[in-house]
Amino acid sequence: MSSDAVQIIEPLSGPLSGTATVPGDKSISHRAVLFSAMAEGTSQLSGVLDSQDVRSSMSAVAQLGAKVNLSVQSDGSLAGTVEGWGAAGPAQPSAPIDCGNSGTTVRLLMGILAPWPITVTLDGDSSLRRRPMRRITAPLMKMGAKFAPAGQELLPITETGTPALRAITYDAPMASAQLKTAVLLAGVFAEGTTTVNEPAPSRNHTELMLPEFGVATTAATRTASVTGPSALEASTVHVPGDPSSAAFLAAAALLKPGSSICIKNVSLNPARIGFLRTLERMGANVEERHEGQEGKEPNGSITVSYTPHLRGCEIPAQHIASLIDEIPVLALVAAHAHGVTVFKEVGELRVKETDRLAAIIEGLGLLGVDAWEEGNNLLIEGNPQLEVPEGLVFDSHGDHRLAMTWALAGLCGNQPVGVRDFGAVAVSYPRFLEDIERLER
Ligand SMILES: O=C(O)C1=C[C@@H](OP(=O)(O)O)[C@@H](O)[C@H](O)C1
Ligand SMILES: C=C(OP(=O)(O)O)C(=O)O
Repeated sequence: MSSDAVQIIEPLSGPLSGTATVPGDKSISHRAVLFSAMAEGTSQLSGVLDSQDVRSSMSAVAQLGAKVNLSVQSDGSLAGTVEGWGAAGPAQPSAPIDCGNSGTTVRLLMGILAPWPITVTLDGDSSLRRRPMRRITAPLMKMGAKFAPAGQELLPITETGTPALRAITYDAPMASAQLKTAVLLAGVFAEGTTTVNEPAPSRNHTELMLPEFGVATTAATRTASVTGPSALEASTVHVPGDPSSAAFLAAAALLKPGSSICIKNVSLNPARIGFLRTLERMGANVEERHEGQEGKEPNGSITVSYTPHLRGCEIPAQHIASLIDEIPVLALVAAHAHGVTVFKEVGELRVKETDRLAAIIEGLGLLGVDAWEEGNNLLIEGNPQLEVPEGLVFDSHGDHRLAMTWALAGLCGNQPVGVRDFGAVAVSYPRFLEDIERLER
């Protein structure tokens, strides 16, 4: 996933204005594809994100016997049908499944495979091979699934499922929707009620979407349950726009003088828009308008205008999961604010596509901004007069969110910047640059 190519990003020639849409939500797209593959019958999907990560989920389920018939639409989204394996279960694949760069794909698959008597080797790219998997295999082993080598943290890992899964109540050690989802998806096929309790609320797309596929879930703050044995039936899903992608457009409008934009058709699921709450607390001109629902997912629009006087704030540990993927771009915004911003308990950043905690500190350091860690907290001392030094080259470390964050430093700043391996944006937002440039006045 990484290359040495450096892309030069030129400053925007004028402010951003007008309306934008962002591609489909990545988390919801993964779930739409994976749940359809598990279901009996043919599901209809639209608005699905066309990106490398979602393609990893699509090819994984195709290898397991689902019939994926999604094609690119005029707006760049994917739409079409997925015929699931349903009661027949996934087919024994003849080769290892390569989950590419996608943590969501491999971790959700571990739960999906747990109830079936097949043996599957799961693997990924060099980044995914560094990410922890025991957080998923540990609860699934309690349910009866087997992993080889037993207790291994890193991919490749070989899983053998069992139809005799046991329901469990699991107190998750971290707020992770991937962990919660893996356990709940296995729990659909276990006898009895499977419950996941979390230390802080994580995104709840699984709890919202499973009932659309005919599986009842119960959920409250920091807990979700499913009662098995049950089964998924085909459904229809339209995926709303990705708030994590919208966060980059919003940050661009906030930082580029004179800008004012409206981003339409975005998921406004409260578990995903912690970045809006944080921007409000920084004094940013942001407004959200709820306009309806896609399935059980609330959606609407976000309006953002340039804000010259941002101030630092503290983001408590309980809210971190609601903005976990937006911390790199929020850190860049905080670098332009007056005062110190503190992100509390962000140790999870160390185990994303790269060590995002170290990479944020490294990139802000290049900009001359003081950023440091204290325990698992990230602190940033902003500078409202921030100027981009000449000749900067940032390293994305092959991480899409970092590639977009450092590109914004160049787009909204006074100097061009280089971004090494900018191509990583294809993981979640292939048309990022075009979408920003389309808003240029
Ligand atoms: O469930 C999901 O779709 C995701 C959950 C989060 O990861 P964790 O479960 O590791 O917190 C997030 O960072 C990731 O981008 C997508
Ligand atoms: C962490 C991310 O994704 P994943 O865990 O699916 O690789 C992300 O998209 O920022």
